[in-house]
Amino acid sequence: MSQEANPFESLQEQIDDAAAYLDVRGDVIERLKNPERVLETNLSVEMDDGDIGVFRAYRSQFNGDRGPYKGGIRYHPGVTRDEVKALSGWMVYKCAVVDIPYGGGKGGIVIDPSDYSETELERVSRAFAKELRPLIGEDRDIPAPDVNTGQREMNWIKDTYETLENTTAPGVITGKALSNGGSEGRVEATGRSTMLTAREAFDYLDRDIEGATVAVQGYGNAGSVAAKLIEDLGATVVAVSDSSGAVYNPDGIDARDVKQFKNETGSVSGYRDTEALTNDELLTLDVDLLVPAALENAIDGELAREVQADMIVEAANGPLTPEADEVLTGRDVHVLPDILANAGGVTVSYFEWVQNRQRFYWTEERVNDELERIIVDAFDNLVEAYETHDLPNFRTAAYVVAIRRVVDAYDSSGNWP
Ligand SMILES: NC(=O)C1=CN([C@@H]2O[C@H](COP(=O)(O)OP(=O)(O)OC[C@H]3O[C@@H](n4cnc5c(N)ncnc54)[C@H](OP(=O)(O)O)[C@@H]3O)[C@@H](O)[C@H]2O)C=CC1
Ligand SMILES: O=C(O)CCC(=O)C(=O)O
Repeated sequence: MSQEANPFESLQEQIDDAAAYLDVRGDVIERLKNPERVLETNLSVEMDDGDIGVFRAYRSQFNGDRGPYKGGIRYHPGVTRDEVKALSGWMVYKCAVVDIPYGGGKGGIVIDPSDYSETELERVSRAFAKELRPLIGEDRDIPAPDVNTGQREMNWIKDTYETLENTTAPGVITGKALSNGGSEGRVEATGRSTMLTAREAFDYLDRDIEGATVAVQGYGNAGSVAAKLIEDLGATVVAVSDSSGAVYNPDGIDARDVKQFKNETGSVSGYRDTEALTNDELLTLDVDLLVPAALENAIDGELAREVQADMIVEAANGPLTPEADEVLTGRDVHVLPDILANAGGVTVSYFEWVQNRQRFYWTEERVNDELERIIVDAFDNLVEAYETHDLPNFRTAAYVVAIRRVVDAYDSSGNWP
């Protein structure tokens, strides 16, 4: 196994790769490779047994040239400062690819939520919200869900912020429950843009998604929704996985039923009529479409040499190392990058924020129509850059489009002081 790539260095390499095709000054590119600020804090929280638990937490505000910082909050034992910095940078370029008026931010707490009770998690979330309060706000920085967080955590953070600020400001955070100012379609949005990206890519490459075989690594919010929506297009999901391992059936796995099974049992392992595989075995299956939907660095250079899929659509952030990218580009495996494919989450977060600001709520049909328009337009812009500049792959094309937009915003406002 090669040494694990540092996600922040991967982000910087991706920016450099695209910058080679852009006429942008080196000092400006350097500015776009580093966060504006990072909060690092240690949360002291009373546990159910009366002891104090100490949890390291971060919020990185990477770049605000195009609007308020925006991006999720992750609860995971593997969270590091560099991971959060990378994730916040990916948010900048993601928001630029889909052309929504945000910069990028990201937060994380070093915690395995499965080790704590609901009341402990509430106190941890509220303690983090208190630390975040001076940094966030409807026009400043707007958090959202990510790995191991969802409506419940967003509701707690919103309530803490509003209580301490003595106001109502539902747009301070997105991904809330519908009863708390959330948007229709937000839960499904990340998987929906993954499906739309796959659909557009199959069409562009003259391939048929109907009947295509699909493997999905990670069966949480992003992966399970992507699987069921891709299945609805007529594809066959043959393998899915979570942290317990993978399950495989060449004749197909019912995407909704296996999710139901996971909800009931806690994992996909043991699902009926399947063979158990490791995650690495899933990632190297001979399928038409591979959807990594778990964490960073799922495929490194070594594993990339064994990948048999024709196409990879990244639902996760940063699932391929730069070395994997190089290997897959050389092998003509098409990779549709995270900053397009999973941008549905932040796009519907944007819709949620707009609805919160207007106190006027949309139907699910309107949300999904607007999302489809934005993802299809973004895909078309990416393809145009790919063809016009004869770029090596779709990731570089996405960064070329995105960096240009961020630089345009920076250039037109000027530097201060
Ligand atoms: N939620 C959102 O709106 C967005 C999420 N994303 C990205 O999508 C990815 C997944 O996030 P999300 O679906 O929200 O998170 P969830 O917490 O809902 O799901 C994560 C899934 O990944 C699985 N997993 C974790 N570690 C491994 C591993 N080593 N091997 C295989 N599977 C693993 C988890 O397994 P288990 O169930 O066993 O814990 C779980 O099924 C992340 O990269 C995230 O940043 C991107 C855009 C928006
Ligand atoms: O919905 C959002 O604002 C951000 C979601 C997110 O964290 C991501 O796209 O990685």
